[in-house]
Order: sequence, then C-alpha cells, then structure tokens
Amino acid sequence: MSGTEILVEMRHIEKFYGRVHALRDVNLTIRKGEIVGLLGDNGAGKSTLIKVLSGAVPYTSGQIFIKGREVRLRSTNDAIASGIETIYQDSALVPQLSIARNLFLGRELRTGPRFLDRLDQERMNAVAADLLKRVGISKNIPPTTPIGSLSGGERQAVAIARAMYFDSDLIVLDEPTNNLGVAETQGVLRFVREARDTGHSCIFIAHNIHHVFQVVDRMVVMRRGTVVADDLRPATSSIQEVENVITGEHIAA
Ligand SMILES: Nc1ncnc2c1ncn2[C@@H]1O[C@H](COP(=O)(O)OP(=O)(O)OP(=O)(O)O)[C@@H](O)[C@H]1O
Repeated sequence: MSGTEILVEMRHIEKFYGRVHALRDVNLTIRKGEIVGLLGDNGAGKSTLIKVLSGAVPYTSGQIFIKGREVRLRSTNDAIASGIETIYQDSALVPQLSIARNLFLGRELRTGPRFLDRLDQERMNAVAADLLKRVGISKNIPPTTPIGSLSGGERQAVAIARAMYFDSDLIVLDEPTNNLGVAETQGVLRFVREARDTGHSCIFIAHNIHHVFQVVDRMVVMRRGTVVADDLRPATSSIQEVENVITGEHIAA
C-alpha cells in the first residue's frame, strides 16, 4: 500500500530544449511504496520529465528533493546514488552477457585480495538464480543464459530484479509494456506490483491506459509540458474520464 512518507518531490521544474519549452512549472510528489502512472499525448513532456528524474537530461530550473533533502541530479549516476533506477525500453542490458552479469553490470561482485581480485561469478550466479525465482522467471532459465535469448518481458523482469536487488527507492520505467504480448505484459505488471509490495516506489509511462489501470495507485496526466491532473485513481475515475483529461475534452465539456 502507498504510505504517506514523501520519497521524491519535484518543485517548479522548467525545461527548455533551445526554444522548446518542454516542462512548464512541473510539480510532482511520489510517496514511498506508490505506483504512479504518467499519462499524456505525444509530446506532452512525459519522457522529458522522467529523464530529468533519472539524471539523463539537465533541467533548466526548479528543485528536486529526495526524502526531504534537496539533490542536484546531473547524471544518471547521481540519480542512482540517490536511489533512483531507470529502466528504459531497451532495458539497457547487454545481449551477449549472461543474466547474472547483466544484473551486476557496473556493480560486479568481486572476490580475492585487492589487486588480485576477480569476478565472483559463483556468487553472482547464486544471487541471480534467487532473484529469477523471486520475479517468477526461473523456470528452466539458468542465470548463465545470455540476455539475448530472453523475450522482451523477461528482459524487463531482469531489469526490474536488478533495481530491486540494489534496493533502489524509486524504479522509473519508460513504457515497460511497449511491444510486449499479453502474457508478457501481465508478467511485467506483476513485477511492478512485486516491487511495490517490497517497499519500492514506481513511476511509469504507459500509452495503454488499460495497463495503467491494472496496476497504478495514482495517475498523473501531462499536457503541453504541464501537469494537468495528479490525483486520478482507478478506484474513483473511469477510463473515459482519464482519457478526457489526457485530450483536454473535460475542459470543453
Ligand atoms: N532532445 C530534444 N530536443 C528538442 N526538443 C525535444 C527534445 N526531446 C523532446 N523535445 C520536445 O519536447 C517536447 C516534449 O517531448 P517528450 O518526448 O518529453 O514528450 P512525451 O510526452 O514523452 O511524448 P511521446 O509520448 O511522444 O514520447 C516535445 O515538443 C518534443 O518535441
């Protein structure tokens, strides 16, 4: 369940790409253990917003607070150090490397004395096997399997498992169900719930509003660079109502 403790707070965020005003006075709060769906038409500013939050794109002005402390996110490493892990559509995994190596990419476990150390392949494989079991894709898939032979949904699962293992507070997903089949989509939505149930917060962009409704606690809608609604909930709003907010038809009505 979503608590009341505030994890991330973005205040008055502005972003210009040259003369394009992509984010206009964006305010967004994400609580601990909350799944937030980010919705909006093409060009509304969703990708820019999550890129700002993941340190991939610099913001022009505004403030970001994490657990009450102001942070300046200048790179994805800054964001990771602040507990924000982003999973992009391509999952940023290396197809030739095994599941285990991908899980520990850039943060490999090592063994042996300093200077003579080597990768602790055995321990990485054991941790990976355990994580695969936890996210439910362990069936006949050993941790030594190259990522390249997994399906799109399974790759998303590995990326989410990585964020869970490194205990990121916030998992940012860029269209996690894009290009996935029905069963795979259900799998990814299950991982998102599992991440939430183990205390992580998630924010994700999804174009398919039906997927969003199945999993989110709250929906935030952007239009032309601004947040136009930030407290729509599947329990109290219909899909039609949310669609009207996305297109702006609720204003005309
Ligand atoms: N690198 C860039 N340089 C210049 N303008 C950009 C850049 N990236 C995005 N924009 C512009 O910023 C605005 C917001 O784009 P953004 O990609 O954040 O929207 P979006 O809601 O994610 O859209 P989509 O659903 O189509 O991905 C758009 O007008 C877009 O053309």
